[in-house]
Amino acid sequence: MTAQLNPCGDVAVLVPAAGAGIRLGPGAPKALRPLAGEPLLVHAVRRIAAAPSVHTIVVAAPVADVPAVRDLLAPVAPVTVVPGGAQRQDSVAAALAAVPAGPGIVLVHDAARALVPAELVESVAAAVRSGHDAVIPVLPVVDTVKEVSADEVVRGTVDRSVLRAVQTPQGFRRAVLAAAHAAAVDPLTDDAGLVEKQGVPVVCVPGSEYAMKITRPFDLALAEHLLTVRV
Ligand SMILES: Nc1ccn([C@@H]2O[C@H](COP(=O)(O)OP(=O)(O)OP(=O)(O)O)[C@@H](O)[C@H]2O)c(=O)n1
Ligand SMILES: C[C@](O)(CO)[C@H](O)COP(=O)(O)O
Repeated sequence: MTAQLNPCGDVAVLVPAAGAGIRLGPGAPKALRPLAGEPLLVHAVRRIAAAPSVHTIVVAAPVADVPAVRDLLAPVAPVTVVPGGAQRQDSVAAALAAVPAGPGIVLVHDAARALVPAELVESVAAAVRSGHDAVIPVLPVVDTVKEVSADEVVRGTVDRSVLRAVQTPQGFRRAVLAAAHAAAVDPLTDDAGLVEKQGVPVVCVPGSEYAMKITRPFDLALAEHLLTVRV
């Protein structure tokens, strides 16, 4: 069944999904690889579409797969699909350009974070709505972190109490994200990083372990397991 988006919602979600998935190993583009029988992208879009504030979803797909991705997502939710670019930043910029007039809040969410809870989409959007220009979901760093030299000799132990592991969806006031992308020079894989370069404060909210990024084969196996123990 196709989820209906909210025509009164104030949130557009951009889903960069045009990456190759090199670290996952050989195969189809990562967003199209199966997780419990459905492509990662289908899981991600279904969860985003379940968030009540979402007005628009724009997916940046691998260029060769744009027609197939449109067909794939048509039964899931009303989604605009655009060709992605060579870098994640290019894919986000292409998706941003396709957002219609209306939504004042833009979230950027990796297709690779396929198990994102709809509640996290809402909590990031709510933090932007409350007045923050830029909001990122984060988790504490659980491992001891060492700084090392090029030859892997430890230089020191980093104070992890001031470190955070950053997830998506990252949320922005629309004009702030547009300005950051317009000013971008060097490619970054993190939209908040572009906004930081503009001197805009970026605020952290609690992330979710379910918003883990499926990067390596272990992550895919973990996500498969999570789907067997949690709907
Ligand atoms: N040119 C690119 C590169 C990445 N992405 C997307 O950005 C998200 C985060 O990227 P990552 O998980 O690092 O994916 P890949 O770039 O595909 O991974 P790898 O570096 O292992 O190839 C993913 O949903 C990916 O599809 C994108 O839309 N366009
Ligand atoms: C945006 C991001 O998911 C934040 O953690 C991340 O920067 C993108 O992935 P990559 O592994 O850095 O390409």
